[in-house]
Amino acid sequence: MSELANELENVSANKCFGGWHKQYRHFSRTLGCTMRFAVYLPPQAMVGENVPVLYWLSGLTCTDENFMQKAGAQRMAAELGLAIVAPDTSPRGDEVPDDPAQAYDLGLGAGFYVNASEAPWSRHYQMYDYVVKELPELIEAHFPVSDRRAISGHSMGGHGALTIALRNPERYRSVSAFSPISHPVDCPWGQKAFRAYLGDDQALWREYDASLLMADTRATLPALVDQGMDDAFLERELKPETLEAAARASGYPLTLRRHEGYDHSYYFIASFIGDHLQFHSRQLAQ
Ligand SMILES: N[C@@H](CCC(=O)N[C@@H](CS)C(=O)NCC(=O)O)C(=O)O
Repeated sequence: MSELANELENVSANKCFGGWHKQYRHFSRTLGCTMRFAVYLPPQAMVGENVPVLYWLSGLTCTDENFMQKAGAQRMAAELGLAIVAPDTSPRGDEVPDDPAQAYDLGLGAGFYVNASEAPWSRHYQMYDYVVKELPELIEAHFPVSDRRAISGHSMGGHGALTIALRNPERYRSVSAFSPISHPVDCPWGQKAFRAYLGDDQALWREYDASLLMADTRATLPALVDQGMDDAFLERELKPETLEAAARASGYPLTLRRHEGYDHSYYFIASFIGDHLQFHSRQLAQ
């Protein structure tokens, strides 16, 4: 398969609000397997403009499809002239190890956007490098986009977006998240995944914890976070108050909004995705 490196195979195309939603397969050198991603190209990209890109990282159990099919982001992305790229949430394929217990929160569909250091995960589970380096390189080489990037995500993907932006502020103009896992070193989802992928060295865990990174950064990349107050995972897994305290400690420009009655689902994301696209578009225009 390695001859497919840097080659994209188009697997679907749907016209949408004057632009195109497309899915592509490619062989990822970073992950050592064939991956699929989705891209929404707004109408402006069809007429020779190099448009900015919002990278969207999805949560547990998702593929590239959940956001594109459920968030309803394309109408405003078309108005704003913003491309959106949605990768998968883990490496895929028969050769890629999964959780032996096949739990939804480890292994396939649960890559946690880290570079695994532990066997048997380390061979393929390198989602941090894939999202930070290989995917943008591929997107910027093959599509009419600029190198102006923003990043966002949901739940596990919110954790991914925040940690990636905080560690690479020079690569992005803005970051946002819905219901992020804010303090993974101190919640069951995060501890289970980090112990498996990163081993027992807690120093390594800290590099992937949004609250710990935000408390200790000089970065000033604007961040917008939305959290539903009827989210079943709020207190046990998400802990937005830790992110808020971290922002207070370092003076970080975080806007965290709490929304009464909203849960963890894409109905919540669809309700506020317009605010996120406008927020990113403003930063990307500067
Ligand atoms: N308990 C849920 C946890 C998974 C979950 O809630 N996943 C969220 C992200 S953390 C999601 O976006 N699911 C897919 C969807 O709603 O389309 C399950 O068993 O599926």
